[in-house]
Amino acid sequence: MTVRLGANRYGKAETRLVHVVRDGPVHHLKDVNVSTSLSGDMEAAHLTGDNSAVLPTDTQKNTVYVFARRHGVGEIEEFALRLARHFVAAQHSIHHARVAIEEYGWTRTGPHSFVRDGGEVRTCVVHHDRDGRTTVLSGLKDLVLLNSTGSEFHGFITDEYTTLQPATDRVLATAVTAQWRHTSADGSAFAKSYGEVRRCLLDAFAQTHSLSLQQTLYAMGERALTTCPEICEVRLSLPNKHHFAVDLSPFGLDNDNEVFHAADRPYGLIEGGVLREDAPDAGFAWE
Ligand SMILES: O=c1[nH]c(=O)c2[nH]c(=O)[nH]c2[nH]1
Repeated sequence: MTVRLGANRYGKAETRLVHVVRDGPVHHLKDVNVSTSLSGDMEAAHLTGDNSAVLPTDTQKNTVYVFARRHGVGEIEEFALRLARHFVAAQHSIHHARVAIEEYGWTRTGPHSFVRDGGEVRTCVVHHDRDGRTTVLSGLKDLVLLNSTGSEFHGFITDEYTTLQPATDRVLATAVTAQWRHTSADGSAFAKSYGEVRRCLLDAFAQTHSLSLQQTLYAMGERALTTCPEICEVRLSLPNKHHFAVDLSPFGLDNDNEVFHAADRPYGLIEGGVLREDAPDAGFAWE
């Protein structure tokens, strides 16, 4: 029997970097988590232990810190592009770089004081290869949203196992994970674009009278794509964070959608993409 090496990549996961920019007495903060992943001529490394093509993951981590010092972080997409392009340009053996970054927000409370923002995290994933192909995904995760009305779910299949009652007024809650693909790696003003797409997701969630979370998902993606011309595809992962009205009749009380049990698990998980009809091929963007 013969075997061969399959797809592989390697890198330093979760380099935590906090960059303080000292602008006189006023400081600025960037708090990020950087994961680099490289691939290329790695046959010998796996087959014979010859490491001559391997840029150590420790070096990848150091590069993250040095680049922050030299160039600053800026928008996470720009930092990821700078790193990815560097790894591919600097090493013959590296054909492809993937750089994923999470950013944790801080709000200023004083010239050099900050309070960490709530759960929401900004994300990006950049790919760059030696043929000059580059893709940029921007995104967010842990954006927790709730509509206390304006949500229904009925008309679904019922079989011998169905106990779910049709709902004409329910709580709809989710923790959004969203990623959107930029048509071009260069075209986007990433900070502005991020703010606009985020606003579209929030507005579409709030303004859609929902007959299902699937319908809300599509509305969110559609709103972002029709508002933001620089992006061509949106993928969403929406857990349905069920809120069950508690039966208070044993206590002689009614409960007209006022008191809920916020269930932890299991949860529905609704996932899907929305893309422009003319979206260019995604290539390796989602890998
Ligand atoms: O919005 C919903 N979509 C479903 O597919 C589903 N299934 C379910 O039990 N509740 C819901 N809610």
